[in-house]
Amino acid sequence: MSEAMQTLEGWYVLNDFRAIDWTAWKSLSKQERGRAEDELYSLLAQYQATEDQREGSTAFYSIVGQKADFMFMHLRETLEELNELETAFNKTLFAQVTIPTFSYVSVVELGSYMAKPGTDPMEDPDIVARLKPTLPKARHVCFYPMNKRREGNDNWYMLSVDERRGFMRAHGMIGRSYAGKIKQIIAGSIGLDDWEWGVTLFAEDALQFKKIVHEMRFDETSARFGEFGEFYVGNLLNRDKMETMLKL
Ligand code: VOV
Repeated sequence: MSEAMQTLEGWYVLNDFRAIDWTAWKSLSKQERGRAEDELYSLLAQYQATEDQREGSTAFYSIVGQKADFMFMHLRETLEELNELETAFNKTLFAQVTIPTFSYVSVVELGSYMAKPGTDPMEDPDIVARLKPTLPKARHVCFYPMNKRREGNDNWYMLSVDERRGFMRAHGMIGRSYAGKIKQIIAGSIGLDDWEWGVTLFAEDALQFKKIVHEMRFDETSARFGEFGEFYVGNLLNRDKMETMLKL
């Protein structure tokens, strides 16, 4: 019989994509640009402090191509905190020269397909670390939303638990062959945003994104059941890199 799988949830996630309005940026005075940058860097310092206190985590990446110029990925305990972060950023002078292009709300999720029976997963420090992770500061990021298909013979939600477990095991095997090359954060978004999951991948070598997504396309789990939204790919940012990017 098909039945819902128990899931474990950790921190809430906001992937916030922005473009820079270069005309607006160039029209600010040197002094205003300095103030805008100071405000931005003080927010970055606050995000770092939250991460150091293990109360959340933030990743900051540029985005290549016209879909956005940069992305914040914030992980926090509550949706209210994510809202506060968003509002605090929106109030800054720097935000006035940015244009929101896309956002995605989800919560870090682990299914119980591979759970060990008879154990309390929340007592397992490895599981808690995966639900409330400090995001990697890898050179590259790749984000995309996805669904599991619900059509005719390819309806994920009509499969039995055993069938789904079989598919996820095969998926996990491919995933594990990328150990050390790709770090994935899978966040559930049913009832939170327009797709069912937000997938964020981190890698030192951006080619590994192409390799893993390509290899998974041939695996039945993704071949039959995977539906994908837009892909965003980019490079690690920090204060120094942002200063270079904003320099006129
Ligand atoms: C480093 C790569 C990597 C690894 C190791 C990995 C492993 C695993 C395991 C073991 C499990 C099952 C956990 C459970 O539920 O017990 C999952 C679960 C999941 N994955 Fe994954 N995945 C990876 C990588 C990885 C990628 C690249 C994608 C995108 C798929 C693609 O085609 O573009 C993905 C998707 C998902 C999703 C949407 C889920 C939830 C499905 C659900 O129905 O719940 N994932 N994933």
